[in-house]
Amino acid sequence: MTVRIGVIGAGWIGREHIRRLTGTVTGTRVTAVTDIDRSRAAEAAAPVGARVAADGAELIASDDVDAVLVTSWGPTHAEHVLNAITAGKPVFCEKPLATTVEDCLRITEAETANGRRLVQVGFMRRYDAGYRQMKQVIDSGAIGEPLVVHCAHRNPTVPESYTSDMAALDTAVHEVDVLRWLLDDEIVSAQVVTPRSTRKRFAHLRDPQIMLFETAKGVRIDLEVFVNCQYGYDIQCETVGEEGLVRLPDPASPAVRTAAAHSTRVPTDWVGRFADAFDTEFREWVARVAAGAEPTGPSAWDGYAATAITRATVTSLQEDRTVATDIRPRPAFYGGAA
Ligand SMILES: NC(=O)c1ccc[n+]([C@@H]2O[C@H](COP(=O)([O-])OP(=O)(O)OC[C@H]3O[C@@H](n4cnc5c(N)ncnc54)[C@H](O)[C@@H]3O)[C@@H](O)[C@H]2O)c1
Ligand SMILES: O[C@H]1[C@H](O)[C@@H](O)[C@H](O)[C@@H](O)[C@H]1O
Repeated sequence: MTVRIGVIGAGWIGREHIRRLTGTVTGTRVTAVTDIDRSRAAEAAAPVGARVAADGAELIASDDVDAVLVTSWGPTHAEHVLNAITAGKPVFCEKPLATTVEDCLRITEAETANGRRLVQVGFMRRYDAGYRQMKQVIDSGAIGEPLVVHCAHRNPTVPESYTSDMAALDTAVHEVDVLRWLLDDEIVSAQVVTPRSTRKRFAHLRDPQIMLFETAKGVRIDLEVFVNCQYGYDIQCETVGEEGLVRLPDPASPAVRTAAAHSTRVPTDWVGRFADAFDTEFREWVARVAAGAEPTGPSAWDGYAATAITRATVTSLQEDRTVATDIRPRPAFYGGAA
């Protein structure tokens, strides 16, 4: 079966994913595209032979769409995801699932009432080969019980529209998800510490920020978010356990020796750094949809937890205190005990 996909949002990542779904992933076709900027939708739709849908609601309801991909701005995600659940169609939503905790809970409640999982959230790091290797090492017990995790999430620059709260909501949200998965643990509190800011930023921005998280099992995580680091797109993660440590491998790149120097390349953006992870993420999602099976990737519950944790992180930045994340107990529908 060819899975016919409708795409809502034809911006940067929407176009990336359309290319991926039509050129890299097999068994799928993009049949409809919509964007509030109609010319953008038309530009993205024409090369792949898709039609331009009037809006998200029309696209979701139409017969030529088996599954929905949401790549519009974060605050619009909840409406499209809820419409897809009502229509009974699988929906892949780029992060964040929704920008408020309340909207995330509306989605988990609607999905639970629907009775089967339809939602997958675009936390692609779970599909990165390096993170998967780290998880195998941790799960094997080779480094003993995890105690401390050191992370860095660096972007070369960000546009003026990027605000201080986005360091948590837009950027650290990736670590929040991947660490919950890596450690099989929940994040119970968040604290932000701000060193002096770089001069190479827009004046309104606090950058870098250091985020400190504690998990239910007592693991401590420190995360440096630095979105104007200048030198490249750099993702670091090291987990220290009772008997050793495991470090996220840097992406493979040739080692060059010239002019008395030894160098390897650092990626410049998320597109290149996580290209393989995005491919794997969509291959696995499309295979599940084609089989009529529930998705196995990050769930609406994971989306809810990530938003609750990053919202607590923003509160810490604003109020200069440690903030409890207050994640609800995981319901049985999402694999919880109760
Ligand atoms: N997984 C990742 O690493 C990753 C990377 C980049 C972006 N993202 C996420 O993807 C989403 C989009 O990011 P982007 O960088 O492509 O942004 P963008 O601004 O380039 O594109 C968003 C597009 O959505 C359109 N849009 C907004 N509201 C809409 C609506 N209601 N219906 C239809 N179209 C609408 C806009 O006109 C725009 O073309 C964000 O949620 C972002 O956090 C994830
Ligand atoms: O939306 C992007 C994307 O999620 C990237 O993976 C992250 O590194 C950026 O900081 C963020 O702005």
